[in-house]
Amino acid sequence: MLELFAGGQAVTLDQVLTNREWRSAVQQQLEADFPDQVVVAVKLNIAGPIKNSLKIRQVFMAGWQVIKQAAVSDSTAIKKVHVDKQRITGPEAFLVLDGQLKKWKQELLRFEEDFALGRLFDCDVMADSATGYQLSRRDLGLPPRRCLVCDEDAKICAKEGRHLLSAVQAASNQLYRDYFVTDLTLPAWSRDFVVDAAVAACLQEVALAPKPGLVDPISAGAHRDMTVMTFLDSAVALRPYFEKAFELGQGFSQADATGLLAALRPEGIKAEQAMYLATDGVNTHKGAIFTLGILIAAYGLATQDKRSTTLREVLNFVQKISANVLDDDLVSPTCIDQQEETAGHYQYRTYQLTGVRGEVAAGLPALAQVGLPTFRDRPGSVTNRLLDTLMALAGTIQDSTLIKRAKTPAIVQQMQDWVDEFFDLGGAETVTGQKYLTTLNQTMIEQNLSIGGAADYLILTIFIGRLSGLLS
Ligand SMILES: CC(C)(COP(=O)(O)OP(=O)(O)OC[C@H]1O[C@@H](n2cnc3c(N)ncnc32)[C@H](O)[C@@H]1O)[C@@H](O)C(=O)NCCC(=O)NCCS
Ligand SMILES: Nc1ncnc2c1ncn2[C@@H]1O[C@H](COP(=O)(O)OP(=O)(O)OP(=O)(O)O)[C@@H](O)[C@H]1O
Repeated sequence: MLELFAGGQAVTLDQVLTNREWRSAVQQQLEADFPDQVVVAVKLNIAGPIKNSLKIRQVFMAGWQVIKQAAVSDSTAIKKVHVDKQRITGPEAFLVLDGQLKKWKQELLRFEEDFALGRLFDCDVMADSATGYQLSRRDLGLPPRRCLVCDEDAKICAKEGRHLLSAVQAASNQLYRDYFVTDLTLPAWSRDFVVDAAVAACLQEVALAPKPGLVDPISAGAHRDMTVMTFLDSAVALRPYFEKAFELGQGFSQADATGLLAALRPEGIKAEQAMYLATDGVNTHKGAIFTLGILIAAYGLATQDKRSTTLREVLNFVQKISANVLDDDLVSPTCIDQQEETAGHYQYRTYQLTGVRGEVAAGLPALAQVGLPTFRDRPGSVTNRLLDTLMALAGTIQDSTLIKRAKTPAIVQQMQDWVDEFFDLGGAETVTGQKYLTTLNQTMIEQNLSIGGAADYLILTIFIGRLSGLLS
């Protein structure tokens, strides 16, 4: 089965008809409650009997975010928001907005035309206005919607049954693949949206439980000096730094991208101080300050033209920005204080491991290769998919926190074995998988082991997940 439809349930004609009545009742109620406003109804055009699935919801949420942000950035008063992602007949959402019918219709038509997945969306805009209840594309001088398969007028293709269902489904699936799989599309978001995503990523990581060895709301893992509260304070304190990282990326104009890291690092050092101030001296987010700061700056750089970018482009920038970091920090460091040698420097000197610096210099490979695909494809609840993602990351990277705690790089193989056992049990969605995580947490507490680097990669995954709409 095509991935877009995997795990979906077929609907009956009756269900489709009943849903039509439901939608019309919701719309009528909204119009009655808000007679002076514009009602926007958003749904998908998905041909065939399967109209909802994990991946169909991903498509919907990616577009829904863009629509919501258009409303927010217009500083329009949003009177009501109603979303129902789980309907068997397909996800649907409604927005009630202040403003002109024509203006909003134009805005949503632009969305349907310009957003990469816009062809899968159907946005109705209604108001009790002088210009009419609903405006059509033709009223606004626009050509008819194009067919997904042949680019002709979609209405005519549908009426005449010109294409096999399988061809229409394959075309929809291809749009999904182009957006989420071949590369990940990242719209050009505002600074506030990006910074919110960064802070939320830090908060969601620490809220996730049960995480082995790490701090979460149930257990402090193998950490004695911090709790979930410490992380909340720290995440909030990092907001000005994330703003700065975005602005530095957006405003950067030198030919040599390494200049961006040179500009970012003093800000990172200030952010570390803000973190220590907020946590009374505890290291909660040192790794994330470094990696997420670089990722945000790279995203800012990639969206300077205010057009959408892709994950590949952003990670290419990460690599370019960090091109000198191994040489400058590890190979021939100019500023190492032997008294206070960090785990990263020690592990390079002793085992030639490049740690977090190696990761950024290589363009954060585990993000595109492991974190995001695992989150995209694993089954179950968001929480369980994030737990699977954390474990997949922990089984992939050379985590300098873990190696420092174990006092040997041999722990990397042990961690991989634990991760394999976890996935053999079926992962976080299974009862045995959940028990495994709790037992592993106990083992890691006893052995004083923590996977701080994997936690940081999870933060990066959530951040990009939010920018792409995979996680929203
Ligand atoms: C580069 C940073 C992260 C400091 O490096 P340090 O050597 O302390 O790193 P260390 O290896 O101990 O790891 C830092 C954190 O990164 C995360 N991490 C560890 N391994 C990984 C990994 N493989 N992938 C991603 N993150 C990881 C963990 O959360 C860890 O706590 C940054 O804090 C920084 O630049 N600080 C300024 C001080 C400095 O190093 N100046 C340059 C001296 S020449
Ligand atoms: N939920 C989490 N729980 C614990 N650590 C996390 C979590 N999320 C991220 N980390 C990362 O783990 C690192 C903390 O690891 P650790 O406590 O071993 O570092 P340290 O303070 O340098 O060392 P130590 O506590 O051994 O003196 C932080 O830099 C942080 O980025």
